[in-house]
Amino acid sequence: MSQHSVVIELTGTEKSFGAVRALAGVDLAVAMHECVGLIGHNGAGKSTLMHVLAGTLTPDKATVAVKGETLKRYGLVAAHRLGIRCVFQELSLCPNLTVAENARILHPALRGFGWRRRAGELIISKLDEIFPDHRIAADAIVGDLPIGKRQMIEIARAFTVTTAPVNLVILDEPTSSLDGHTASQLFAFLRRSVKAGMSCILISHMLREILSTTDRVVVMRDGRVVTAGPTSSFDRNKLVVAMGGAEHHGTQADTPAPLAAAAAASEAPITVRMKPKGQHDGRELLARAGEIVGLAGLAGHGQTDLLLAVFDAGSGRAKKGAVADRIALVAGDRQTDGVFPLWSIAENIGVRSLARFRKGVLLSVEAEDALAARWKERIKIRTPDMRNPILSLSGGNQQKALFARALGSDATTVLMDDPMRGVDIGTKLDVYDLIQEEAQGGRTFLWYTTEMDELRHCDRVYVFRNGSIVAELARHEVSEERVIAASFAEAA
Ligand SMILES: Nc1ncnc2c1ncn2[C@@H]1O[C@H](COP(=O)(O)OP(=O)(O)OP(=O)(O)O)[C@@H](O)[C@H]1O
Repeated sequence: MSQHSVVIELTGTEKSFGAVRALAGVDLAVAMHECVGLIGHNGAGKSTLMHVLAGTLTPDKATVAVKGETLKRYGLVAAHRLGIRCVFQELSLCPNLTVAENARILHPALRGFGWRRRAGELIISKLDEIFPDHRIAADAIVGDLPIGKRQMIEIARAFTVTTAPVNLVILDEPTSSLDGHTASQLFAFLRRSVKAGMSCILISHMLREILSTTDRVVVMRDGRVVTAGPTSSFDRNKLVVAMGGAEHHGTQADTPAPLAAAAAASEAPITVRMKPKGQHDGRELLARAGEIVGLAGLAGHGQTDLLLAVFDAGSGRAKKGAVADRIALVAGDRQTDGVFPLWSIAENIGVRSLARFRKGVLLSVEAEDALAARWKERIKIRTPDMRNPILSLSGGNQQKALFARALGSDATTVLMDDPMRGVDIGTKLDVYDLIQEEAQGGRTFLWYTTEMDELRHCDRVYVFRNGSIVAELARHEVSEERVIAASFAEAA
């Protein structure tokens, strides 16, 4: 890489959080016209490195150079001046403001008469360019939108230009709440942008995205870069091995797991019976004990609403539908619906099991610690101490804690709302096995996912469109083509 073509270069980057060494001397350079894929296990240090690059975190040690010249000072202002923009995992939009107002936050130049209209035009035209069929209005309140739409706004906003340039865009798990159709629109846009001269860094646990979109891959492990090279020199297996920890699974992420024991058996008792709100024909969703039932279709077409309706029915808050026994939900939007930000990791995991911790009028801290320790081991939560605050965990590790909360509880039905947001591939494979195991033990799973590969782990799949079920596929019928065809077809 010639020094002239380098947008930015970090050398010897170090950062520790207490006893945790998040970055242990990382070098990273990004060239013009380059899309770098950054991968690594949960807690490898990817987001921390990106925060340093974006100027939002001061490293303990690092040298920052631009076009071969070392910068004396580097922070938010310098990053902004260089045209570095970021879309972080935890979305930063203000929920009580409109889409246009959120765009304005990034562009102080939009002031004076008509600023709201101009901000609206700016963000909507970028949304039109990236996601042509977005159906987002400039005056919509962000907090009213589903997480997928919020992610689209956050992405589009990062690419909007008024006075400051955009040269390098960092995208940390940008497709975690996008369906396949919307994700492919984003990648096509990224390729066009890179061709036009922009650079980007893409962090993703979906290795297919890395292999199909990036020019160069950088693999991190335990705070270090362990491998880097042109994307064309890697395949999925090589990436998995470089990340470490998932070798034993080989390539089985794409392979269906065996049928859950009595899952498909039609005589197992029905545990969930629910008609989607928008359903006007006789169809309803049925799930039986031991079954893994998938909910598919484009994001925001009623899958989350259905899960919430089942949750309400199960917790006695609504009478519609029938739900047998105890229910737990793994939220996909951990920021607003999942973690209790002021609590420890152990408390976050234990909150669904408090009844079991009761010791007279008190709660047994030992029982809570024991549950937390069991799940730390089982689902590999990376932390030196489960009594640390939940927000000290990396994004993927926070999501694992939410899994542990549901699976460690006594719930007989587990609802999962696109639950693998930001979870690394090694852990995902472990969780898939865990779900199969639990289903064989009689638990019911309702699993909404935007990842096609995950539908292959389901016994049956319902495809949603416009708030209703438009197709039901048996396990052997599930294929990308059929799901896409049903997602776009009008209800029969
Ligand atoms: N604010 C913080 N306080 C304490 N520890 C932190 C903090 N931020 C990050 N860490 C720790 O630093 C390490 C690296 O975290 P980081 O978020 O960079 O990982 P990551 O590779 O982005 O993971 P993921 O794939 O889960 O997003 C983790 O062990 C994490 O627990």
